[in-house]
Amino acid sequence: MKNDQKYARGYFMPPETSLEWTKKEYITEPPIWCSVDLRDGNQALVVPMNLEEKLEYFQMLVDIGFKEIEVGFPAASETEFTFLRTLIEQNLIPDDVTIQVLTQSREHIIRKTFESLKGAKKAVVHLYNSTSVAQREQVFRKSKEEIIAIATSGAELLKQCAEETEGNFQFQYSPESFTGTEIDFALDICNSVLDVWQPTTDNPVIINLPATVSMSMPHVYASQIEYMSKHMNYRDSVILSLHPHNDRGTGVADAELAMLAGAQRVEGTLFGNGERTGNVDIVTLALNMYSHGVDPQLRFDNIPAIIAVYERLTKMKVGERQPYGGELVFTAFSGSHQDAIAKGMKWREEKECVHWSVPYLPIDPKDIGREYEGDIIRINSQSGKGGIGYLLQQKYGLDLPPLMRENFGYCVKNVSDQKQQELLVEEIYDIFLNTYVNLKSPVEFVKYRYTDDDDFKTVVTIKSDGDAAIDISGAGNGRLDAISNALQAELDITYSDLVYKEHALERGSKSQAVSYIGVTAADGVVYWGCGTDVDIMTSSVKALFSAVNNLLRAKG
Ligand SMILES: CC(=O)SCCNC(=O)CCNC(=O)[C@H](O)C(C)(C)COP(=O)(O)OP(=O)(O)OC[C@H]1O[C@@H](n2cnc3c(N)ncnc32)[C@H](O)[C@@H]1OP(=O)(O)O
Ligand SMILES: CC(C)C(=O)C(=O)O
Repeated sequence: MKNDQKYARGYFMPPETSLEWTKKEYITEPPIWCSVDLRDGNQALVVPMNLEEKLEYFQMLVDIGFKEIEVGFPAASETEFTFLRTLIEQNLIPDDVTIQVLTQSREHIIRKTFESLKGAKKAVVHLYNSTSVAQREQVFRKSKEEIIAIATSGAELLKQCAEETEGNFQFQYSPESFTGTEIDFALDICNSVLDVWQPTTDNPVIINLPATVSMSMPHVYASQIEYMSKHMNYRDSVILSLHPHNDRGTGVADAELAMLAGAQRVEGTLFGNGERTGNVDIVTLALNMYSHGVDPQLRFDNIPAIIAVYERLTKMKVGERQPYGGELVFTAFSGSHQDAIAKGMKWREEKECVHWSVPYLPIDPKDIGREYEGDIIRINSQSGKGGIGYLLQQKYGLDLPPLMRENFGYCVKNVSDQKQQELLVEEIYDIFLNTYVNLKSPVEFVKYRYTDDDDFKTVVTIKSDGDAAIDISGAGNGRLDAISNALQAELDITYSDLVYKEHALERGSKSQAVSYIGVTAADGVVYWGCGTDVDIMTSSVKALFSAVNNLLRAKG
């Protein structure tokens, strides 16, 4: 693919950069957030939202905590206009929320916009015109002076309309396509608009510098913001705003670096909906801050509920790998990740850690409404003993000895590999039951008793497949050892190294004992069994029979 003739960089690096902001380590306080879901997000939908959908979406944005919400482009359509009228006439805008409306710099559009705002207590009126080289040459076919005149004439009209309309209006100007605009021209046009509006610290103006199309690496955009911030007139009376898009996949990085470089406000959307590859994703920005211990002042504590409303109203999908929101972003399938997460969770519990530091999980999934169970560890053929053991422990209270976990890990992996499928925790539990628990074939345990006055001599009743029950007896240095010896003699097998572990299991109304036993056959292979019973001794006998049955099955 030969592209050196076809493509050239279309952005403009500022003539000077201090890059001072690179020394700042993280963003210490949240910006002013402005949701543009109902405008930029909505204008990118295959079917834009209807009135009811917009009202519901607006309420969700309010609930999340947005204090500035661009509610639309009221001159664009009847739905947009009616939506705004409904918000105003039905008094649906909370006192601490400011609505924002977008308008081109065209007289009839500006007038219609103010008409739509009648009765609003306050609003941001957002004026834009395109300023990039490409737009000036190809779309508007106008000189720089003529482009400035479009902006300033619109700015004048905004001022006039605001004076004629009751309400408290703040002005915002965007040099649309800023990232393809020569930086000093962008500065000129912003300063010209500011000269018209004459902002003061009590009545500041928002200057919004959009990456309408992102064209450069993030440090270039941030340098452009730094330059504009340093050289803009009325700087103390200007709220410097960002509006990144995601064409290069760097919307979040653009916004974060540009905030370090001096921006005070960010426009974006939930999950990055918006034109082409979308606007910057505010969920990611906010939760990135959250993960650094900074309160983003937006509430995302029930992300699944937000996603459900978002998907229903926009008909868009939140991708499985979408940062924070995606269904799989807290899920580990791979064995070593699962092992580390399981150990990290245990460490956290044991040490009563204040700071979150569980490997592979940038934040606690619970903080945004995700569950540990079913969300963070899921099992397929890439999984290992750590994760599988963790799930059995979390869901069923089974705490397997480490070597048995390993044995079971391979067993589960093989099933998943053969089925080419993920296994649910319930399926894993079934495999566990079928592989180890209270196995009755080829030899079934019926009952045991120890001979009078001698704990070390035991008679055990067993039943082999299809045969009548028989009593066998053995001696040892305890009841289990005695039974084990009786079994080995009767079945003509030998094994050594009895690995034993037991614990109580609270499930249902009755407390059960669980025992795990591993026996090492002559060839060194360890066979495992598990027994459950209300009586602890019986549970260990059943575990022994299960292990022996596994040995017998393996030997045919
Ligand atoms: C980057 C962004 O997201 S910007 C926001 C974009 N959003 C939208 O456009 C959605 C809503 N827009 C609409 O519904 C329609 O475009 C309307 C109702 C606003 C205007 O409709 P129309 O006038 O019928 O059509 P259209 O938008 O194509 O108008 C283009 C004309 O406006 C001019 N124009 C476009 N933007 C601007 C602007 N910001 N300021 C001044 N003039 C502008 C164009 O140069 C063109 O002029 P021409 O008629 O001399 O060729
Ligand atoms: C109107 C402006 C801010 C815009 O949406 C963009 O440049 O992407």
